[in-house]
Amino acid sequence: MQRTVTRVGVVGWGAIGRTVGQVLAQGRLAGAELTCVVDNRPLHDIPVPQATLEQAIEECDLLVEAAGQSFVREWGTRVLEAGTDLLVASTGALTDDEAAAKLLAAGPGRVYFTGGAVGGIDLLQAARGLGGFRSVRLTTTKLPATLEQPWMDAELLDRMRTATGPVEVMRGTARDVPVKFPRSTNVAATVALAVGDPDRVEVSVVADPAAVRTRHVIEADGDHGSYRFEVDHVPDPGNPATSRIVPHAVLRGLAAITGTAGQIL
Ligand SMILES: NC(=O)C1=CN([C@@H]2O[C@H](COP(=O)(O)OP(=O)(O)OC[C@H]3O[C@@H](n4cnc5c(N)ncnc54)[C@H](O)[C@@H]3O)[C@@H](O)[C@H]2O)C=CC1
Ligand SMILES: O=C([O-])CC(=O)C(=O)O
Repeated sequence: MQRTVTRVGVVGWGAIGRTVGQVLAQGRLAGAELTCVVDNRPLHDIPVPQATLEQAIEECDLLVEAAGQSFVREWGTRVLEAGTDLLVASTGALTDDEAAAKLLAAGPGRVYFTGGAVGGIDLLQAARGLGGFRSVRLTTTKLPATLEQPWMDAELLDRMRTATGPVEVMRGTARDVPVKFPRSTNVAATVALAVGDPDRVEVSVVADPAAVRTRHVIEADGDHGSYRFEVDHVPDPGNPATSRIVPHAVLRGLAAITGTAGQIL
């Protein structure tokens, strides 16, 4: 049987989008080709034309979102209503119940989410079939500079900048935290998507000057079992808020969507 090739547009040519786009442009993912790139700044040296979002929706079967939470909130529904599929990296956009419900109900395009920087999401989601979890905890530890936010007061910024060890900069739930760290804590929202409840996921965000690797620890406990997933990622050199593995998680998802045989679902 002849498989069709999925025409993919990448929205956001940064740490994630650039790697995803280059792999696609080099023909390294059978069943998918890079058609265009959308970014809100002019790009040079890209392997395909830069397009407007309207053009990309017209030309592509699927858009990979690697731009930011605000793109998902503003344009996600529009993409899906035009019949284009959307693979979302900025899962933090989904912590707003109303926005999430709209996105999940929109179509005929289909929305997908990358597991991104965390593993074990498949099992956390599978456990919903057994009644879910009593408790779910996520601890994210990153370099202090990647966690600085405009809302932080001088005292907290000073503690982060002069820290010689770990400093907890926020404790909350997966509903509160991704809004406060829009470029750094999508994993909290991804865990919430998997367990189906952002209020159930307790999140601790830790700044640590020794965290040359970004650490995410998920601990979940239920009647059916206890789970602990821990990852230590090398950050992207150009954007240390994002781990180098993330575009490859996106590509793995794309391979599954485009029907490459042998994918682990
Ligand atoms: N799900 C996960 O585990 C992870 C998700 N992320 C999220 O993925 C997204 C992309 O991450 P990175 O590639 O590291 O970001 P980046 O900052 O390196 O690149 C973002 C790119 O998107 C462009 N952009 C921003 N807003 C745009 C808009 N409205 N329309 C078009 N282009 C726009 C920027 O000009 C930039 O080129 C971020 O929201 C980030 O927080 C990052 C790491 C892990
Ligand atoms: O890349 C990572 O390790 C995680 C990250 O930035 C996020 O959760 O937004």
